[in-house]
Amino acid sequence: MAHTLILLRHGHSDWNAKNLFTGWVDVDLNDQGREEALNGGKLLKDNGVLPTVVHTSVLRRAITTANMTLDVADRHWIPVRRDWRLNERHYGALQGLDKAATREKYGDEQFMLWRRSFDTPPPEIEVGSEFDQSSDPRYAGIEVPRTECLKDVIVRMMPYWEGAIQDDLRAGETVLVVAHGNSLRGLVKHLDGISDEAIAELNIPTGQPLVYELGDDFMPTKPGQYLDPEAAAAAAAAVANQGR
Ligand SMILES: O=C(O)[C@@H](CO)OP(=O)(O)O
Repeated sequence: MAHTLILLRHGHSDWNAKNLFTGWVDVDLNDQGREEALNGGKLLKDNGVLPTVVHTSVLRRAITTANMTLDVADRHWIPVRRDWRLNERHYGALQGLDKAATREKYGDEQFMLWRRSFDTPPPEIEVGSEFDQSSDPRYAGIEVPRTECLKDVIVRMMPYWEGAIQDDLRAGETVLVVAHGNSLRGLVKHLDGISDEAIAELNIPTGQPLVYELGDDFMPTKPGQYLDPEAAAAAAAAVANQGR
């Protein structure tokens, strides 16, 4: 049985526009992000790729993107599941800092290690500091990370992929996952078998649906396809250039 999985990174947020490290800070979409969400819905509708269930993180930018995208695609009525395991990577003490200023202060190499390496986490956030989430009620019962590298994201995301998402795929649902740059990098790394080194080069564009056909082993039977490949490439290049 073939399974259809659609991955979508939320649209631009206020902090993308301000060029700040965001992570688990619950920032809203900006006007550009809302446009991207609507455009994502139009792409789904025009291509007849219609989700029957949606999974999102518990962050507003993903939730709002999912709502707006599904509304345009006339799929506002499908079941919704949310889980913190789809959250953006926790950016540790970098949360709230300006990307360009951070690059200037620590140099190119350290900046890119923190941003894109597989296993170098940023410095830990101080508990109780302005952008720490440890007392946020939505995370009651879990240990909120103080920082995460991509490897850590994959470790906490995989149980959700192998559990709730694969359960829906197995049941024949067309699954839309609306999440974040780095949680989706983790999932695409797994699906595409990208090495720990090569993953540094992968940037996920905002608001561009990426469609996979999966086999019974929940691995792709052919490469994932962006519904608008040209726009996706341009948007991915814009992400890569943040902080310059
Ligand atoms: O700040 C963040 O949380 C992420 C996504 O916006 O940024 P980056 O692309 O630098 O990992």
